[in-house]
Amino acid sequence: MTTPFQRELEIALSAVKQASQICRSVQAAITDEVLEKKDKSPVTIADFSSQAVICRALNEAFPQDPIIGEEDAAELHLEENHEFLEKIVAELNKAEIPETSPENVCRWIDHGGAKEYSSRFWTLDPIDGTKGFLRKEQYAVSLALIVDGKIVLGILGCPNMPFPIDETVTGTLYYTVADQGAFAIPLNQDDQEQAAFPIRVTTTDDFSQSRFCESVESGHSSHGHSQQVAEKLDIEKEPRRLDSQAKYAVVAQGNADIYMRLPTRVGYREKIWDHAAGVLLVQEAGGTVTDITGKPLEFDQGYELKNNQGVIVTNGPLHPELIQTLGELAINE
Ligand SMILES: Nc1ncnc2c1ncn2[C@@H]1O[C@H](COP(=O)(O)O)[C@@H](OP(=O)(O)O)[C@H]1O
Ligand SMILES: [Mg+2]
Ligand SMILES: [Mg+2]
Ligand SMILES: [Mg+2]
Repeated sequence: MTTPFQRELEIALSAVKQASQICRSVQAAITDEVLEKKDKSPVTIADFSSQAVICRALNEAFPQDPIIGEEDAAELHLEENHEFLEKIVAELNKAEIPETSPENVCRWIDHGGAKEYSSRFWTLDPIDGTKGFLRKEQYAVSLALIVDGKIVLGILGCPNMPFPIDETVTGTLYYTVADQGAFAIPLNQDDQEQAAFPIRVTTTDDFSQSRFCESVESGHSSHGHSQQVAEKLDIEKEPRRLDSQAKYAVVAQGNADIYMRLPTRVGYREKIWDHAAGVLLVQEAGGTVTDITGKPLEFDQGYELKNNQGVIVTNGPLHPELIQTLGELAINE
């Protein structure tokens, strides 16, 4: 008997795994190979390689499915970036990706260029936490499938995350399918099915015993506001700061109880690829995710969470009081 989305899961897991391994190999060799995007944020050979590999695999298996991905190949067509493109091609050749050529690489990347909502689509962040990647800290390859506005499948490839039950193993692949639970497998394990380890959030309802995590980058989430919340709720433990959706994984596997993402400026809208896979992972591990006002995140609004502000993730029991406190401190205005 086949379970729902089994084929999607197999294809997506193998694509994310391959992309994560390419990212690892680029990270091991990284020097100063960074392009600056229009919004001044960085993008690397690994971001583009990861998007190319995953879009190629999805396009082959599910040609009808649009992909809302973070990157596009516009910059790569510029003559001044010719060498940069050649380096991406070289990475894909090294990984033995068939039919690799500069034209195909750009085509695959641009296959992830959908922007609009549709009844079935994938969303991809080829490297979430590019700044963490550049610091050789945490980052995640993030892929999710959304059907009728609901996240039904999510995968996070976290090449620098210790495996939850064996910290000597570095590199964890997290996956979840709606109503089927949340799991971790070692990124290097070949027999993924056998090694699947179910993950679960904590059960504490005591803020004084709880730990929260947040972005390393204070430009992505307000450290000042989270400090205020922590003081008001008597959270004593130091926050754990890490980049990327690895924060969702940390809550999902019970290493922290809360993840706060508090807006740093009016008008910024969270991008769906920064959250979709992480949200389902935490929900399937028993936790709760809303925006800072307590509203569910809406994944049927195109590439942004247009109707939401910030994100709050908890183990569940801590959620209502945390949302209430954000309101009392007027952080949600
Ligand atoms: N002002 C802002 N507020 C919230 N998120 C922001 C932001 N500016 C950029 N980001 C997003 O923050 C993501 C990283 O999150 P984190 O700080 O949790 O690691 C970035 O993803 P990329 O690294 O994929 O570009 C980017 O999309
Ligand atoms: Mg980026
Ligand atoms: Mg991102
Ligand atoms: Mg990214």
